[in-house]
Amino acid sequence: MIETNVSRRHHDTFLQVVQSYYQLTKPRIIPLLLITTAGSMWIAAKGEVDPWLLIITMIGGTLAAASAQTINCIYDRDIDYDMERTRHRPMPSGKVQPRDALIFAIALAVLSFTLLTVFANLLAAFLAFSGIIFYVLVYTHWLKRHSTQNIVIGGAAGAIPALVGWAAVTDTLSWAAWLIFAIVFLWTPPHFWALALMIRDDYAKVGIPMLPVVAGDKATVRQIWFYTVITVTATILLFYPLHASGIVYAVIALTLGGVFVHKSWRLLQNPEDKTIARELFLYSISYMMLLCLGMVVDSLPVTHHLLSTAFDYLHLS
Ligand code: HEM
Ligand SMILES: CC(C)=CCC/C(C)=C/CC/C(C)=C/COP(=O)(O)OP(=O)(O)O
Repeated sequence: MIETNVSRRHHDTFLQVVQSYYQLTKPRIIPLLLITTAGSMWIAAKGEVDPWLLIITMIGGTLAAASAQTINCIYDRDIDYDMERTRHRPMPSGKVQPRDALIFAIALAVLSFTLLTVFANLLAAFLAFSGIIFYVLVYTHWLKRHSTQNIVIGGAAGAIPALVGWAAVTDTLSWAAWLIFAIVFLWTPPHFWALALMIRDDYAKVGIPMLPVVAGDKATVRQIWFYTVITVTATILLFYPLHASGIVYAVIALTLGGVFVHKSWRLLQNPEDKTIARELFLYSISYMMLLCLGMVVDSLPVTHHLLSTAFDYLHLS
């Protein structure tokens, strides 16, 4: 009986430790980063992705993003303690020591680099690694606490997984790869500033110069509107003039984009309305997810087959 209790206590503790390390990686954001990688891989492979390469790239990308987020958690543990939303993270709540977290982050980065180098290629490995460096040095260290443009420039880190996906398939980067990078890059300001409008006070409290804190709601919604419109415009360029994606993607991109622009316009009309800001933030996530799924579906051979059958039918009738 005593033995059972003791072993259960050990078991619980181990699970809690695993859970703390898991939380350090900010796991809820990683699936969307992977979906952008997948969208890029499918276009690059013209609809026929090697499943083995897909799995390797997903694991390598996950490890790199997890490493980057863990280092961010170490660096930001002071402000994370002061903000309501982040107070319970493993670092500010003392569940993990900075030294242990750093060892964990380095191990993740080394694993990611090795895996991608051995089973994908050096370019993909290097890009994933540069994502970590950029997120940690440029965003977390240099910009986050010092510039209102922190998430515009720093957002480039979040767009790197799209390049990783393309590089894993082709071992090179093309215009289309850079365009998908640009789409995620331009999408980041509406995604984040919509949220920042809702939690402005938290950022103000710790002196982080997020745009709504420094420039106010009106200036922020104008910027959100601007970036929404150019994001949607950029998505169309993949269809025309690049011809990297087809008509199915174009219809999906225009439909999703129409809703994105509409929600952003409503926010522009009501800069202080937190409900609209929240709607836009939530929609931004669905938007990116569905847009990338649209890239995948459009590229599939079965889609091409169905389309040509439909065209033949229309032509004959
Ligand atoms: C500098 C760029 C970015 C900043 C500052 C940022 C910031 C944030 C913040 C503060 C949250 C709320 C998280 C929470 O409540 O703990 C969030 C949520 C989220 N972000 Fe971003 N984000 C950025 C870029 C991205 C990128 C590039 C992606 C993926 C492509 C992404 C995907 C998500 C997702 C999926 C959520 C929802 C997570 C959940 O369900 O709680 N973000 N973002
Ligand atoms: C290829 C590769 C490794 C890319 C890395 C991409 C990456 C980790 C993007 C994350 C973007 C993001 C969610 C930032 C949160 O910022 P924050 O730290 O300001 O959020 P917080 O306020 O919740 O701490």
